[in-house]
Amino acid sequence: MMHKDAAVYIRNATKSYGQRAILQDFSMTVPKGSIYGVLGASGCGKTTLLSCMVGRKKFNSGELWVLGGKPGTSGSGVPGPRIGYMPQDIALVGEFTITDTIYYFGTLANKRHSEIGENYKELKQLLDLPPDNRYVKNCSGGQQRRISFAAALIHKPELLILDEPTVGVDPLLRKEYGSTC
Ligand SMILES: Nc1ncnc2c1ncn2[C@@H]1O[C@H](COP(=O)(O)OP(=O)(O)OP(=O)(O)O)[C@@H](O)[C@H]1O
Repeated sequence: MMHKDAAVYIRNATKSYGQRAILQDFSMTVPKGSIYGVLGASGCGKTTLLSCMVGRKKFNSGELWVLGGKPGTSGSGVPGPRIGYMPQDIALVGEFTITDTIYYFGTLANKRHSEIGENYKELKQLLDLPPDNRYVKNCSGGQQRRISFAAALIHKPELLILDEPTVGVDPLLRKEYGSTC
């Protein structure tokens, strides 16, 4: 598969923190329309890899293409609305209600109010979110993770990247995630 056609295309990537090599000669291809899981021991570099894909970090060397562009370059759309990213650590504002949160992320992704409303309605049901006007800080850990998941999905991104999405989520919803993402 050509680098421009893949959702993610990585060739011979290396990444170090100081002297410490995390990724060495790492290659992978994720075709569009597919579901791809990254498994590995704690600390092996999964989050580092995903951070590079979304343009938060950079490989030291190697080739990286995401949705046909190079993350961080103008016109690539990455980081930006083409991607939905759910970080490992919840990054929500406690003083926002769930509705505030969803509209905040939807607006950041340039979506119209009406479209955010429609998508929110679907996600509320799918993810069994708590009542709209509850503050994020008053939601449980698992509920916050589901809100975070909804925030990553609200703009219907072309590529969805989830870092440990099932932590703190009950087994039933884990199954739902598996069948929907
Ligand atoms: N900014 C940083 N500076 C130095 N070392 C780092 C930095 N970020 C991560 N590391 C180290 O790099 C290694 C890979 O970290 P990373 O978070 O990518 O692993 P992971 O596979 O996602 O782990 P886990 O499954 O435990 O979340 C770890 O040993 C971590 O301590």
